[in-house]
Parts: sequence; structure tokens; C-alpha cells
Amino acid sequence: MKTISVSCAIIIHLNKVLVAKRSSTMSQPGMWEFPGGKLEQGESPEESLIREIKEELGMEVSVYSQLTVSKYAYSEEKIIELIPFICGWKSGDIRVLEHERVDWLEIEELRLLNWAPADIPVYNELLENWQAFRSRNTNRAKN
Ligand SMILES: Nc1nc2c([nH]c(=O)n2[C@H]2C[C@H](O)[C@@H](COP(=O)(O)OP(=O)(O)OP(=O)(O)O)O2)c(=O)[nH]1
Repeated sequence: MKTISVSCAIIIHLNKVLVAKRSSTMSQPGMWEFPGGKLEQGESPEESLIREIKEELGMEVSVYSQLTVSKYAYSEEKIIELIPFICGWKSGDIRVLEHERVDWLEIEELRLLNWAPADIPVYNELLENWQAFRSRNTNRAKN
């Protein structure tokens, strides 16, 4: 039994959050997630995240604070350790290179999505602390 570490980005921009829908060629097709992916050998979660976001969305992100790690057993063989980070949009245009689609949503709209199960605690933490995360990001964007 091996735990797979995955980092994911909660990209906040203009009071909205970027969410991504997994495509039919991915595992958990049609489910929504925060973009990101598996850590490679020797990578820190932050390094992995910057690489994955560039690969999936063609954009550069600034990685800010880490939220609580969410562990979820999809099966006996597949245990995901999801490491979420609040991020900002640093540069580059968004291109949807791997997902079915992406959307910028208001915080209230996130609860309507069919989330990958590991993301539910992450979404709840985001919702509970939204005012703080939102204003922290807004302040950084101005600096
Ligand atoms: N990127 C990302 N992956 C997530 C989230 N929630 C969640 O359960 N996952 C799972 C889906 C995948 O099994 C794994 C991330 O793997 P990946 O996106 O790098 O690669 P993959 O589709 O080839 O993974 P897989 O087919 O082997 O499961 O983590 C999330 O919010 N973001």
C-alpha cells in the first residue's frame, strides 16, 4: 500500500477560484478538481505544483500558503495525499492542455461541483477561511 502525494493549486484571481474538470482520458473522468498532479522524485510540493500548472494550463503561478493535507483512499492500492496551496496568477495566458475544461467560479458556486472526493475537505477549509485567503491574495497582487 503506497500513498501517492499530489499537490494542487487553489488559484485565486479577482475574487474567483480556478477549477478544472477531469477529461474522459483521465482517472475520475468528469470530476472537478484543483489543478495539479503527482510529485516526482526529488521535487518539493511547491516545485511540483509550478511544473504541473505550467504543463496543464500553460501559466505560471505564485505559490503562497499551504492548507491542510487531505488523505483519501480511492482503493486499497490508491491512497492520495492531496497537498493544497493558495496560489496567485503570476504570468502567462491560460490554455486548457489536459482537462476537459476549466472555469473561474465564485466561492459559493464551488459547492455545486461534482468534486473528486479528496477535494471535499480542501473545499470546506477554503470556504471557512475565504475572507482571509481572498484579502491576502488581493493584497499580494497589489504589491
Ligand atoms: N491534480 C489533482 N489531482 C487530484 C485532486 N484530487 C484528487 O483526488 N486527485 C487525484 C486524481 C489522480 O488520481 C491524482 C493526480 O494524478 P495526476 O493528475 O497527476 O495523474 P493521472 O491522472 O495520470 O493519475 P492516475 O490516472 O494515475 O490516477 O490525484 C486534485 O484536486 N487535483
